[in-house]
This record gives sequence, C-alpha cells and structure tokens, in this order.
Amino acid sequence: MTPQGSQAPLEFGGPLGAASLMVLLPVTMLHLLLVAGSEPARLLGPPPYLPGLEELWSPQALLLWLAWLGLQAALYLLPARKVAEGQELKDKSRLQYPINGFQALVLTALVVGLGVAVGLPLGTLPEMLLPLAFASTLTAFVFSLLLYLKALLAPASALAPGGNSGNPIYDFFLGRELNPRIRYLDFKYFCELRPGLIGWVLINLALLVQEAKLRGSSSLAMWLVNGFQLLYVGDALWHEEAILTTMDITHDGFGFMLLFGDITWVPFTYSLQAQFLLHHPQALELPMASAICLLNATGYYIFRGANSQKNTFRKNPSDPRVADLETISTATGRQLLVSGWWGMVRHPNYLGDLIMALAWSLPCGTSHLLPYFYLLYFTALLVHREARDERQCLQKYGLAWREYCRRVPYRILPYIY
Ligand SMILES: NC(=O)C1=CN([C@@H]2O[C@H](COP(=O)(O)OP(=O)(O)OC[C@H]3O[C@@H](n4cnc5c(N)ncnc54)[C@H](OP(=O)(O)O)[C@@H]3O)[C@@H](O)[C@H]2O)C=CC1
Ligand SMILES: CC(C)CCC[C@@H](C)[C@H]1CC=C2C3=C(CC[C@@]21C)[C@@]1(C)CC[C@H](O)C(C)(C)[C@@H]1CC3
Repeated sequence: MTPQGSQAPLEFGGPLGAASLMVLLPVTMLHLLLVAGSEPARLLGPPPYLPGLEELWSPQALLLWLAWLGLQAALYLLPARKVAEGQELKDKSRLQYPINGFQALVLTALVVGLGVAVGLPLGTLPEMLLPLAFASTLTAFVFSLLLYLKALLAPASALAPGGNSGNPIYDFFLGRELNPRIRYLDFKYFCELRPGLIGWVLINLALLVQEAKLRGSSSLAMWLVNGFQLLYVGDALWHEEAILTTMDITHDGFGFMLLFGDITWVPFTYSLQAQFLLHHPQALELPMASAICLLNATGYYIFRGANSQKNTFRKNPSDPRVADLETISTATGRQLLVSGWWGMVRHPNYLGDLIMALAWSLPCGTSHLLPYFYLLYFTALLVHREARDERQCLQKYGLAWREYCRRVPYRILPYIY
C-alpha cells in the first residue's frame, strides 16, 4: 500500500495549476509550430489558422514516433562503457544506470546516415512536425497514465516527496514514483536524455537539409543554431552521469510534467529557432556571427565549469581540482562550496545556460520576438526552478544554507538577481 495525502507543500498552483498546464503546454507547443511556419511569425498574435484533426492526427506519424522511441530504447539497452550508481535512496539502496548516451547519439547518426544513403527523405521531416508533435503528446498522456497506475503497486519507499498528495490530477502531473523502471530500463533517466534531446538535433538537421534544398545552400544562421545546439546536446550526453545528481532524478517524481517536457516539449519547441530560420531567412555578417560564437563559448564555459566543479566536488571533495576551494559544513555531513564558480552566484550553471540561450536566438535577428521564446520561457523556468531548489536546500541544510546565502547573496546574475 502507498501513502496518500503526503504533507509536501503543493507546487505549480496545486491541482488547478497542474490541470491548466496540461492544457496550456501542448496548446502553446502547437501554436509555436504553426506560427513558426507562417509569414508574420507573431509570437503573441493568433495562429495563421486552426488545424483540423485530419492535419494533426496521422497513423504514419504515430508509427514513426513509436519507432523512434523503440530505436532509442534499443540503443539504451546495448552494452555500456560504464555502469554508474545513483544517489542513495530512502531504503539506503542505490540504482544502477548505463552510461551510453553519447554512444546512442553516434549510433543514431550512423542509422540516420545509412537511411539517407538508401533514400530516406530527411528533408520531409519538417512537414511532419505538427502530426509528430501531436502523436508525441498523445503518447505522453498515455505513458503518464501507465506510470500513475504502476505507482499504485509501488512500495512507499519508492515514492517521490511531492506528487503523492492524494489528488489524482496533481499527482498525475507531478509524478508519483521517483524512479519507475522495469528491470534495467529506468524510464525517467531514459526519457530525460535520449528521445527528446537526440530528436531535437535530428529535427534541426532536417531543417538545415530542407533549407539547403529550398535555397541552394544552408545559411550561416542555420549552421550556427545547429552547431550550438548540437554542442549542448552532445555535452549533455557526454556528461550523462552528471544528471544523476539533478533535482529531476533525485527529487521529482516521473509524471506528465517531466515526461511531456522530455519527449515532446524539448524536441518540438527547442528546435523553434531552426524552424523559424527555414521560413524566415536571415542575413548574418561574419563579424556578428563571430561575436555570437564568442557569446555562446562564454556561456558554455560558465555552464560546463560550474556543473563540472559541483559534480567533481560531490563525487570526491578531496579531488585536487576542488580540494582548495572554500566550503561551509552542514549538519548532514555534506559541504557547500563558497568559492570558485559557486562563490560567484548561487546558480552559476543557470547563468551560463541563459547566456547560451541568448546566443541561440541572436542568429535569428531582431525583427521577430518568436525566436526569443526559448530565452523567455527558459528564464521563467530557471527562476522558478531556483526558488524550488532554494526551498529544498533550506530544508536540507537549515542554518548552513542561510550562511551560504549571506556569503553569496546573488542567485543567478551577480549584483542584479
Ligand atoms: N535546457 C533546459 O531546459 C534545462 C537545463 N537545466 C540545466 O540543468 C543543470 C542542472 O540544474 P538543476 O538540477 O536545476 O540544479 P543544480 O545543478 O544547480 O543543482 C542544485 C543542487 O546543487 C547542490 N548545490 C547547490 N549549491 C551548492 C554549493 N554551493 N555547493 C555544492 N553543492 C551545491 C544542491 O544539492 P546537493 O547539496 O544535494 O548536492 C542543490 O540542490 C543546470 O545547468 C541547468 O541550467 C535545467 C533545467 C532545464
Ligand atoms: C514545460 C514544463 C513546465 C517543464 C519541462 C521541463 C523540462 C523540459 C526540463 C526539466 C529539466 C530538464 C533538463 C534538461 C532538458 C530540459 C528538461 C527536461 C537537460 C537534459 C538539458 C541538457 C543539460 O545539459 C542538462 C543539464 C543535462 C539538462 C538537465 C535538466
């Protein structure tokens, strides 16, 4: 039996907020897909037209989507170069995770390359984005329901701290079980890094190919967006093990929010800049392109530096790369860094991520707000995420966290926020 009505405070506006988000997020995604292909490309205006069910629903798109999930699951189950252990769980056990995400990216590139060589029309993918996104949304709802039902059979120790309020809508949205898995296939870990992230760069690539077909060559702006986002995804898969200490894996249950976010929202909205560029070509001069590359490199340097510093420290505080950093001791026995990247602001990794988000939008010019959607959404997501993390850290570390906040007063942007 699983406990109902856990005392964790309700987040995301409770059941009403959760229900609204479950409608709003898919509608926003479909709106963005429609608007990106339209002439005025207005983020805040109405969509160019309202698609009928016959345009959204396509059995071929559903089959293609399921085949994609199947391919990624098969690649996940291949032998891995390393098996990593997750954080300690409530019952003191640790789960095992295969580290073969980068291998999956390379093998996917080979499979797609082979497919193209035998005539797979990659350039037609952009025309299928709407039905694919719809099929992906349907699968997210169905899988979330299966996860909700699976959690009914899970022991109490397997449940997430939130997501077990007893309200079915809220719990369906937030996710009840912390690490739902069937044998070695851990659904949350699989979804967080594979089908969505790799799908995102594949969609970008198809948009680049299609642009070359339409206009004779791919634009510099399209190359930059593809290159920056491939670096981001490649980096995430290369440092796959680091995901095991993120809030999503250690704290959040696996429900509609993360599942839809991972497999639907990421590939179909994070590729918005490339979608925009296919329909709205932008001239980009070399000096401007160089400045944008420098901005992306700066963001990446901060993002990677901060994330690696924390991961190295969490794995082994005596590692020579972090042993000289100043720390605060906490009652839990864990320490908090107060110098290096984590002495600059309390979330230096968010700062680097936001700088990169700006660099991904700039190649699209300044005539439209639409390609800046990611930057706006991401700022809101990270500000909200930062507040959630602060609450959890205050609960975990108490006075030591207050001392950290006193020593490092800014959250994300030095001297501003
Ligand atoms: N592209 C996208 O859509 C998204 C990207 N991201 C990115 O994912 C990455 C991970 O983000 P997220 O999981 O939110 O959070 P963090 O990687 O920032 O992890 C927060 C945790 O780090 C530990 N921590 C905080 N301060 C310190 C300190 N001073 N010293 C040591 N440990 C500390 C605490 O956990 P503990 O003490 O228990 O170790 C805290 O709970 C970020 O780079 C973020 O930008 C996130 C969301 C969406
Ligand atoms: C739209 C919903 C309200 C919220 C959905 C949120 C999800 C899209 C994001 C939650 C945390 C994420 C992370 C990444 C992608 C987006 C989601 C799933 C991440 C995999 C991107 C690549 C990074 O290098 C990372 C650090 C591995 C990220 C981890 C968190």
